[in-house]
Amino acid sequence: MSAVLAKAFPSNLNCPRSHLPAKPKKKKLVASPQVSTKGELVMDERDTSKSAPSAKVKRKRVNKESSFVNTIGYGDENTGFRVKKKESKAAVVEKKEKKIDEEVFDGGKETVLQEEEKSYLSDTRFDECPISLSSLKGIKDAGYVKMSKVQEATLPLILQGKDVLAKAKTGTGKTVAFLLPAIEVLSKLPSSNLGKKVSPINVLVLCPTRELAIQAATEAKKLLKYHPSVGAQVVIGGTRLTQEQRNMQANPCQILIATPGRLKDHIENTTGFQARLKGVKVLVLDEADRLLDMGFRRDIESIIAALPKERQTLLFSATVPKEVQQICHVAMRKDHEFVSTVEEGTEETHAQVRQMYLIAPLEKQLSVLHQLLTEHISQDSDYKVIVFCTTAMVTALVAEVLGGLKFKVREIHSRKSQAYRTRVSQEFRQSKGLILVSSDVSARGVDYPDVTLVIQIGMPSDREQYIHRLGRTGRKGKEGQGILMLAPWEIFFLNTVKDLPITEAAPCQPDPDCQGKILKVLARIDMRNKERAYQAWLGYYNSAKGIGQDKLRLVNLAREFSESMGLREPPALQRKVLSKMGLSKVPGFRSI
Ligand SMILES: Nc1ncnc2c1ncn2[C@@H]1O[C@H](COP(=O)(O)OP(=O)(O)OP(=O)(O)O)[C@@H](O)[C@H]1O
Repeated sequence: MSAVLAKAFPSNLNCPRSHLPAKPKKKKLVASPQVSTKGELVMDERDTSKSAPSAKVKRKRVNKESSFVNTIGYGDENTGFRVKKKESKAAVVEKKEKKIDEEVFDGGKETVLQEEEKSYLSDTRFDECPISLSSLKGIKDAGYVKMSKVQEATLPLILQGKDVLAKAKTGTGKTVAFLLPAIEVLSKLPSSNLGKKVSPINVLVLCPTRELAIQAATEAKKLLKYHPSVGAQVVIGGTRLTQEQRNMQANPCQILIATPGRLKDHIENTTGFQARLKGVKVLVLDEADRLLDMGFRRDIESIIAALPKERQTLLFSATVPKEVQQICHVAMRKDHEFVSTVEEGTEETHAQVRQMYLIAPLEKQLSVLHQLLTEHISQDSDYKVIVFCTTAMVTALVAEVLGGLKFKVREIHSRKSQAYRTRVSQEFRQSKGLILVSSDVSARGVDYPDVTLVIQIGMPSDREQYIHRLGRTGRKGKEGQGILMLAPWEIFFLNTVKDLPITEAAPCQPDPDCQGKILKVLARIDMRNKERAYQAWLGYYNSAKGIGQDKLRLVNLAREFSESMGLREPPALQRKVLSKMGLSKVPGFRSI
């Protein structure tokens, strides 16, 4: 058995008609039953906690230049497992251990995995790792048996106390990869902190969106199921600050999961909060590249200034551009490890996700979208589609049009209340046969199972956003499809993704009757919604690289957009709005 434990951890109008591939038949595999360790091995939580920080990491290759950690192994002396010595423990302890042992390793439970679902998993089982029994039980209840590759690659480093910058493809289990070792670090802290209601915050996880923060908290709660004295709480915008303050006072909160703006709010306005943050031992930046980009950077810097310097920092994302590697010192120690499970020279997207682009002028995009959706739904009754739009108000408009065309749709974006967003998000997670029209609030991290198609209308803000949005499908090794719909003047965006396997869709004409139906639906939509969409659209493209610089051209493109909503004249905008966008002196925009 010890040998097992020592094993290595290792500009035509195009529309994809015939290219929406039929679903291949799935081959079912039965995962090998868990090895029962009953009577042979006992895991000792105290032993584990002692050995884990010193776990010897055997890295066959950790090449900072190539940024690829190839294989990692645990030595058996560091696993936290030991061979049970005859009569070596008091009977009562033995009985207790045996009971937990039986609960964790009940053996023989059959987990059915689809063949493609194995690709993101490693060969290492969680029960081969130096983690506490309480965590193992939570993992088992969550249904996880084998570690994903990123979990296998990062766990030993994090348990050693290293700062880690990790890159792994979308939907491959990064959340557990940072939460599990963070919980292990926490569970080894002096027990005087545990169980206290107003305890120091020991693990701080920052997420760029509220949905992601809620999701990370749900995952944390699964892993904490058998850690009764440890609590995870969420603080996010759009909810009552006072309610969050009460929650953090009244319940254990050693793990805090937050969006940056709301966390700053608590730092500034919640009594005693700064003192609690002084207990932070592990800081996690989920979607690190997003949190370190200009939109969040200031907030992140001021949050980091409120944390102890002596801490461990973990940065995770599916995309880690060079600039992020250069600026990660803002958060991490110099000797941090960079772990990538995306081999150099391979794509950052999943091979099992078919990617296509199609070019359609703005006035045809809604009818092309109609056609794409109709075709996809006819091919897959279990369809689950996300349609990404450039801004919140454009999202609302597209959702209204699709609803008017009798598609089953939900919308989610920043202009909806948090309660509504949470409800829609939960509904979509559990549904089949539903289309979610979304702004970028769902672009990153959100884990909706079995999304069959992701459509992106209009160019994403950058290459990374394209990859993250596409990553809402093809999760956990499953198949998926992605379609990027661009206007002819957005074609230049394709240059930024030319290394990805994205091919042009086969040409086709949308159903001629459809345009008439769309115009009727558009005619029924409240003018204010069109005005809002127009203003938001203009704001987005005004600051878009490669478009916003040429203001005179922008006037014409904005006119095209307003025509695509069935308007003869572009809506007039408030003078102060135009001035804020730097467009007040540009001829062609109407102001009021
Ligand atoms: N070892 C595992 N075995 C099986 N399922 C797992 C395992 N680890 C995580 N999962 C599940 O895999 C799914 C994807 O995980 P997660 O959302 O953490 O991916 P991610 O890599 O963070 O994706 P993204 O880059 O989009 O944020 C989740 O449903 C999660 O519960």
